[in-house]
Amino acid sequence: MVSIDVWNASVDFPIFDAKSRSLKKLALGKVGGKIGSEGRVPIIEALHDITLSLKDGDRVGLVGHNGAGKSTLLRLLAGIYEPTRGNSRIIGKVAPVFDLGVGMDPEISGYENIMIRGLFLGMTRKEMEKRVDDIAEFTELGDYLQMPLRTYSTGMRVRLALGVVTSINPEILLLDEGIGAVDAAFMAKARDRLKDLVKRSGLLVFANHSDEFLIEFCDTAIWMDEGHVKMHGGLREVLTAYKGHDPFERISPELLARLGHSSPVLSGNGGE
Ligand SMILES: Nc1ncnc2c1ncn2[C@@H]1O[C@H](COP(=O)(O)OP(=O)(O)OP(=O)(O)O)[C@@H](O)[C@H]1O
Repeated sequence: MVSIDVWNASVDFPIFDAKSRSLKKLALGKVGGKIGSEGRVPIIEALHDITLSLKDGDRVGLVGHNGAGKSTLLRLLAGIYEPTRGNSRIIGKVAPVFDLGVGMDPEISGYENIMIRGLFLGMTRKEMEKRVDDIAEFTELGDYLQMPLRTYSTGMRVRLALGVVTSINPEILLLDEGIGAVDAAFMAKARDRLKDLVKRSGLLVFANHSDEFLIEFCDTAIWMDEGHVKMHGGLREVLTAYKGHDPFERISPELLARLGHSSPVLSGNGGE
């Protein structure tokens, strides 16, 4: 059984090259974690006293303004960052999908990149060999898959990366928002694969600014604010508090059709 537990965890970033005069200006800003400068080295407190318990089957949306701590929290949940204070325990294999391009090598072919990226996300070579034809077909890149990745356009790279990411079998899937940033036509095609990916993941945490994505893939949510968990509960309840209106009242007919009538998020408070 997979799970992630975090107890009173904080993550600080000491900034060794910050100038104190410009820091004052920053402290007046509205975004980002708290900047402390009591010591000799200024510190950005990106996460402050986080306590969370996530388990198998959880589908958690992560929302909050720029600099609220979403990406840092995802990295803490992935075990990439250790808490500066407090503790964390991760049980299960994590597939961190933070940047679609990470783990890609521009000098090797599309086919080779499929393998490398799959290994990076925790798959074995054998597992990837079984999937490579399916991924190749999904990308529609044809003979380009024999060419070095540096010859690809941005959109072509995204197709390749999405093909691989949606083919894995993650125990813990952590998605940062970049995944939504592809052109609408291809996203429509990738959506079904993403949905299947989420279905076979043990635990999902998905940082995203799009209501539609969150409503389709998540049933609970965490609202981050200045490094704190401001609210953790049912998706509808959290999104309504965060946005100041109920996004479930404005669901597009297309999304409604995709969700079907049985979706837990459409009844009550979003699956809680
Ligand atoms: N490597 C780092 N070094 C120093 N400060 C950092 C680092 N990473 C994040 N921060 C700071 O931590 C705070 C939280 O940043 P984080 O990237 O987690 O926010 P976010 O909610 O993901 O923001 P966004 O929606 O803009 O991506 C910010 O104040 C940011 O400046």
